[in-house]
Amino acid sequence: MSQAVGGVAWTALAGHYEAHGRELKLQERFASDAARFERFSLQAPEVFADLSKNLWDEHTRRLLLELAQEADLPAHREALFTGQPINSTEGRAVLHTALRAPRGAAPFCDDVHAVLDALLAYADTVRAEADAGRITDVVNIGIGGSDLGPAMATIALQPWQHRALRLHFVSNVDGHDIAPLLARLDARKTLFIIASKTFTTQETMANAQAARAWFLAQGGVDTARHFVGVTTNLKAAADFGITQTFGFWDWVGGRYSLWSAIGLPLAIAIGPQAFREFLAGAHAMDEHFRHAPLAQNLPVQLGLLDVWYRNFHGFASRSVAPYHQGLRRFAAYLQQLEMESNGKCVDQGGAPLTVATSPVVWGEAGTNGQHAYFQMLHQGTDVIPVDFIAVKTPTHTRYELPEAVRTPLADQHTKLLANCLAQSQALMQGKTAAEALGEKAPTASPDLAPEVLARHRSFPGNRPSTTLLLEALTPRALGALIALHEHRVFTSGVVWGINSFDQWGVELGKALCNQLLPRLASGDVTGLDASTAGLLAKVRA
Ligand SMILES: O=P(O)(O)OC[C@H]1O[C@](O)(CO)[C@@H](O)[C@@H]1O
Repeated sequence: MSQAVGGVAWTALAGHYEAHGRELKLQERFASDAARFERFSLQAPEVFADLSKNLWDEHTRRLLLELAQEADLPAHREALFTGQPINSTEGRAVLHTALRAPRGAAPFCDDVHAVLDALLAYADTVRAEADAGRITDVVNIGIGGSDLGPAMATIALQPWQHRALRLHFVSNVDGHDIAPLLARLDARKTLFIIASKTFTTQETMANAQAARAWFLAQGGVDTARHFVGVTTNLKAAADFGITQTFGFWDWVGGRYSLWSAIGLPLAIAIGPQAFREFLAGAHAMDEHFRHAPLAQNLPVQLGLLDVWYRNFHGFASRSVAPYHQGLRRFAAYLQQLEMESNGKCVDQGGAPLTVATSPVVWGEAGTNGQHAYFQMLHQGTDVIPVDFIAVKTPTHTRYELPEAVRTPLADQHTKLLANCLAQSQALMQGKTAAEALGEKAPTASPDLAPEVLARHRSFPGNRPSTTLLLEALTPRALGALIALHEHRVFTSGVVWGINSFDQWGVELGKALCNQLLPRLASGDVTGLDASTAGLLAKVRA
């Protein structure tokens, strides 16, 4: 168990929570402290954070910082950056930070930059083919970290995307994913990227075989030009018949691999220069995480707040609400990053944990979420901290659109920002029944007592949120935003004393699936539990 769990600071935090934390009233704190916003906001590279609408005070923050020291966070952080084998169950270093470090600045940088240079030169070739009208569609076939990161980032940076290229991401073993796509592609103008760290993943291999069968059936000839592999398993890629392959290393975890050759679809979409900017943004956040004092360190503060909410307030989930349509896949990406990393129930030494770990992370782009589940955030019985992500300047100005639409689009951005600020304000402020009673209800039923209606129209308030503000969603800012979250997850993982870099929890289902596959063909249910046997018989009937 981490020395921090149950240690001096942990015990002090538990006492502090009972005495002050549970009852902390945000509005009272703002009323009594004119400097609360300044005191609890931080500027990190590319990301400004308003942490003032969180259920904490200076005392909480001081104790949380002590907790980080007790957990030996600075030493663990150094072990991460210097390539110590901190993924103990797999005996591996964890060096995604080296993938975005300048030449000469991190372990393995010669290998990293050799692959990066080759990858970006290849991306340029594909872009030139697109300019010439010879390639129109790029299909990335991968799943988990070989899909979520590149897909999320490619969508986020769409304003930077090559205008003659369409990017597609196929992940699910369900043929409903790839079939409609294949039905509208032209084999002569399509490039398939087969992305898999292991090159053994069932879903990816099945989709890769389907893509190759379709390509050949369409009369495709030059397989070498139309299929490229990205993997650490060069031999398996060669056995599949792929001649052009970009490699990476076992010290790159799947969910941290976007910065490696797994970023190829993004590099093709936005081009080498923007991809280097993306890496530079992440590196700037790495430097901040590595060198800023803990008290001014944004990933550290966010990770500690996560511990405060999960273990002391007992909040089981956190919602993320990016007010940018380009970040509509950000929550899905974070789910793998955080829940695959920190969804663990034993510590580094294998001892059962006595405290809760990863919260459920979920969300949608604003304002869409407001018209779906925000009702529950405002009036539901559970308190769910929300991370708002706001972007000051829109980048849809990069599209060639008539002048007549520019003003309305600029107005829409103002509306977007107003919505974002209003939601965190509403969550904090709430509304008492007395306040609701004083208002004229728009759809008041004549049969309902005004006091009853007022109770329905009141809001508990005092619901915590963080707002992260970017100047614009540029490649650089996106790189910094993602790295911020990687280090935040690392921080809470260190406090809990867990291995944030393995994922044994996905193995059992995979193994049982492999055992069931032949039974689905044969119908043999011998030795199966009654439920699985019954379902198997039903799906075969
Ligand atoms: O890149 P690969 O080896 O195909 O793995 C895909 C994903 O599968 C997992 O191993 C488990 O879901 C992830 O960690 C990984 O990102």
